[in-house]
Amino acid sequence: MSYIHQSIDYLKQTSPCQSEFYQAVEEVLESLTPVLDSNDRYQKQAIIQRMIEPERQIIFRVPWVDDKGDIQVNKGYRIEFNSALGPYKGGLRFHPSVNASIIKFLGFEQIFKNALTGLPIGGGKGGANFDPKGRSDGEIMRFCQSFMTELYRHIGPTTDVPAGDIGVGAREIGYMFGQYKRLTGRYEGVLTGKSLLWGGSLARKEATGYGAVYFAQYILEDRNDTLKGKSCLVSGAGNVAIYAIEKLYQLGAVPVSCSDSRGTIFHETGIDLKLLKDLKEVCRTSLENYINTHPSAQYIPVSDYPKDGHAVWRFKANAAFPCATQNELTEKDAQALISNGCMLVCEGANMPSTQAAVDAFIAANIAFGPGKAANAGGVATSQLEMAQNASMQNWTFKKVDEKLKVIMKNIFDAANDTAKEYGQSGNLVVGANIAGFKRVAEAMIEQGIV
Ligand SMILES: NC(=O)C1=CN([C@@H]2O[C@H](COP(=O)(O)OP(=O)(O)OC[C@H]3O[C@@H](n4cnc5c(N)ncnc54)[C@H](O)[C@@H]3O)[C@@H](O)[C@H]2O)C=CC1
Ligand SMILES: O=C(O)CCC(=O)C(=O)O
Repeated sequence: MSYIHQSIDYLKQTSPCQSEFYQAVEEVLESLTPVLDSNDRYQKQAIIQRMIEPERQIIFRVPWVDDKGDIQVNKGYRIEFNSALGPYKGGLRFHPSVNASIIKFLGFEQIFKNALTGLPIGGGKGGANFDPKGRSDGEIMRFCQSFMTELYRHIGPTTDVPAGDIGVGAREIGYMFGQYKRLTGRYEGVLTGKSLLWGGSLARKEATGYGAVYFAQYILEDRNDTLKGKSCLVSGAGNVAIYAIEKLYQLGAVPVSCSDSRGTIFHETGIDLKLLKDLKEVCRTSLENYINTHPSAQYIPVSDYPKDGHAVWRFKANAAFPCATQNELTEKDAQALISNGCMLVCEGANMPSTQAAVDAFIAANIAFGPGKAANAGGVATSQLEMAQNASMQNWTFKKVDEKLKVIMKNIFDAANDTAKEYGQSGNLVVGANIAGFKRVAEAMIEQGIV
C-alpha cells in the first residue's frame, strides 16, 4: 500500500466518521504524489502523519439562556491545526451543521491556503453548532459571550487569531471582542473582521469576494481573456457572494444569480446588488423577497432543486462562482455547466465542488480556481488587519486593496508555476496543493520534531 493510502487509512481509523475531513485530506494527498515520490525527506520526517493530526483540538460546552428564559447548550470547537508558519489563523463558523469533521476539513484547508498567501500565519478553524437564524440580537450576544468565555483562554494576538465565516460577521465579532476584553482586560488584535470603529481594516469585508474575482481575472489573463461581458452564476448571498458580485460588476461582468439556504434567484439582466445588500446585510431576510421588487426574476425554492444537485448550476452562463458552502456543486452540476458552455469556475467558498465535480472540470480543461487559492484574499486581508493593529495604524482602502491584488497575483503565479514545474500545466488544484504543502513542510522540518 502506498504511503498516501496508509496515511488515509490511519486517518479513518483514528478519526472515525469524518467524511468532509477525509475528502479534504484525500484531495491534497492525491496531488502530492509527485512531490512525495521525488523526495523521501518528507516521508522520513513523517510530515504527512504530522500534518493530518491537529496540534490541538479544543471542544467545549456553550450554555446560554434564550429569550424565553430556557437554557440552551451548544458545542463549541477550536481546532489549532498547524503553527509552522505563524499563529493559528482562521474563521469561526456558527451553523447547525457544524461538527468535528467540518471544522477539521476547514482547518486542514486553512493550513495550505494561509501558506499560499506568503504571510506568517498558521492554520486553524472553529465554530459551534449554533443556528443564528431567527435568533434575536440579545440571544446572539449571549451566545457569543458564552462562546468566548471558554475560547478566550486559548487565543491571543500572537498565538491564535479567529475571524468570521458562515454565520459570523462584524456583529458577532463585536460581541466576542467585548467579552474577550471584559475577561482579560486587554485591548488587542485577537480577532479580525472587526468594526472599522475599533480596530477593523478597510476592505476586509470585501476581501474574500473581491479576491476570488481577482483570481478569476488572473486565470483568464493567462488564457488571453477577460471577465468583461461574461455572464456569471454566483451561489450564496452572504459576505463572499455579495462582494464577488460587486467586483464582477466593477470588472464589466454580469452576475445573474445568488442563493441562500431556502432558494435561488436567477435574474438574467443582472442581480440588483443594492437590493441584495438590503435584504441580507440590513433586513437579514430570505431571498424570496427579491421577486417582490423584481417580478421578472426567477425564484427556485429548495424543494424544486434537482435531486442530484443545485438549481443554480443548471442555468446557462460563461462562468460560475460557488460562494455558499461545501459540496454545493455536484458532478451532475459540473456536467450541466460544462455542456452549457461555462469556461471558468472559481471557488469563493471552501470545498464547494465535490471531488467528482473537480475531476470533471479538470478533464474538460475548464479554467478552475480551487478555493484554497481563490478565496485566500479574506484571510490574507485579516493578516493585514493584524499588521495594522500591531503597528497601531489604519491603512486606506486603496492601500489594502492594492496589497490584496498583489497577494492574489502571487498566489496565482505560485499555483500556476508549480503546476507547470510538475508537468500538469493549467491544473491549479495540483499547483496550489504542492506550493502550499512545500512551504509548510519545509518550515516543519526546520523546526524539528514537534
Ligand atoms: N467570510 C470569509 O472571509 C471567508 C469565507 N469563506 C467561505 O465562503 C463561504 C461563504 O461564507 P460567508 O459568505 O462568509 O458566509 P455567510 O454566512 O455570510 O453566507 C453564507 C451563505 O451561504 C448560504 N448557506 C450556508 N450554508 C448553506 C447550506 N447548507 N445550504 C445552502 N446555502 C447555505 C447562506 O444562506 C448564505 O447566503 C463558506 O464556505 C466560507 O467557509 C472562505 C474564505 C473566507
Ligand atoms: O480571516 C480569517 O482569518 C479567516 C478566513 C477563513 O475562515 C477562511 O479563509 O476560510
